[in-house]
Amino acid sequence: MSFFSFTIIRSAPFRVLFPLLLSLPLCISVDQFLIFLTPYHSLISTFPYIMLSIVIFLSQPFNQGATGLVALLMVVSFYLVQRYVGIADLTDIQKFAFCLLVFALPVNLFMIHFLPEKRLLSRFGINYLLLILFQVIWCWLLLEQITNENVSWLWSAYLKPIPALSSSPLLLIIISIFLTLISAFIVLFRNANFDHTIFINLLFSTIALIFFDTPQISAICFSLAATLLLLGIITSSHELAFVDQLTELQGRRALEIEMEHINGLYTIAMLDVDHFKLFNDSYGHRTGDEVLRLVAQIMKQTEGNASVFRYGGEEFIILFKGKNSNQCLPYLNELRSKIAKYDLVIRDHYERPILDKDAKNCGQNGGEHKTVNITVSIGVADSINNRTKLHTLGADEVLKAADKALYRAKSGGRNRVTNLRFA
Ligand SMILES: Nc1nc2c(ncn2[C@@H]2O[C@H](COP(=O)(O)OP(=O)(O)OP(=O)(O)O)[C@@H](O)[C@H]2O)c(=O)[nH]1
Repeated sequence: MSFFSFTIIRSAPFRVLFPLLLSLPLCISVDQFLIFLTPYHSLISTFPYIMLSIVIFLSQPFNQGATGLVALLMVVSFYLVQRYVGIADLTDIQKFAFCLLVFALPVNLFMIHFLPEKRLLSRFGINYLLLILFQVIWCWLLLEQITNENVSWLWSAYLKPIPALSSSPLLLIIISIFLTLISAFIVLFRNANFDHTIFINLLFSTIALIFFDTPQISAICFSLAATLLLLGIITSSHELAFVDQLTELQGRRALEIEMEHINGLYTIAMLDVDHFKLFNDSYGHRTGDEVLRLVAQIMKQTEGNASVFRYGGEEFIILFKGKNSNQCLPYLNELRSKIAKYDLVIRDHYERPILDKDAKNCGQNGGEHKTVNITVSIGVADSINNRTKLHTLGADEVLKAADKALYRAKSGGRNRVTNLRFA
């Protein structure tokens, strides 16, 4: 999968639109779905258990606790639906149990957005699970106590369905849709990995609620949600392995893979922020991080079909395929000068993050906004062997040559691009 398509998959609009588009054919032609799936009846009823169990199992080693919590909630809900309320001719008590479940599921799913600690086996994860257990026991005790007569009044008072729309109570549908919409906004504005898993499950449980009368609908919706959860775990793990979390550039692992397969004519440029240690010491590590993010943003705009990687620390790599180093120099000089010209506003003491203790230049009395400029040095080398004039150098040699060129750029005074042809 190319980095471009991966960036799209991680984007907030995609994370909202894709599940919506997937759910659309289901909503429009639910009957066709059923006809198609009838032969697979028993598989469909067990599929959510299989998929959700895999998700729960993978969530801990893959450090995706929130997804694990979501999957756990979904598996319990699916069991309850299948076991107690997914049957025809419900009694009033069963209808009441159904209402408790379809109220509790979206509310509990939604709460995960705001859990401060998202690991499954953490204090918050365990407290959350205890809360779910408490709700299950409370509901069970309640259901043991009440009789059909106790709850029959609820249908006409609060839990009236609108038959033309759905057999489920309108109030519960509204709550579920409302929480799903807010969840979509949270994905759009925050887009943390766990946010979209919550959104997906809210969306599909809402669809199951709306079409609850349709046979197998909960199995279909829970299957789709579980499949997307699993895909979510896989893409998040891919992201952790290949994307640098600070700059959101491709990371060193992605570069190594690229280097393993690269051949022919190409140019590697190694970029290093000048006097970055001094910058960190003067303005703090957090401000240093902001600078790295900024440099990454500007690097992403490099022309010439460049691929940009964070190599480590304040070093970056720019790869130009199909070009020799002379052809890349204009793009690299433009990049260097763009970074040098960028006026970086250093925020004053009160706006700066509290943790930024290591900064020496924080004004004790609030200080003023200060504008600084940073520069970068760039070493360039290509895969052309100077002796044979053929592009036969291996990636390791070109990387070493770019490193050597960078060293020369630094010792030559910094804020410059130095081209080195391997000899
Ligand atoms: N803020 C921040 N600093 C980092 C990060 N990674 C590495 N650094 C810092 O980058 C600095 C690199 O310093 P040096 O390698 O000594 O080089 P320099 O100060 O940039 O000097 P020259 O390269 O010679 O111009 C060190 O202080 C590291 O702590 C990071 O992710 N964030």
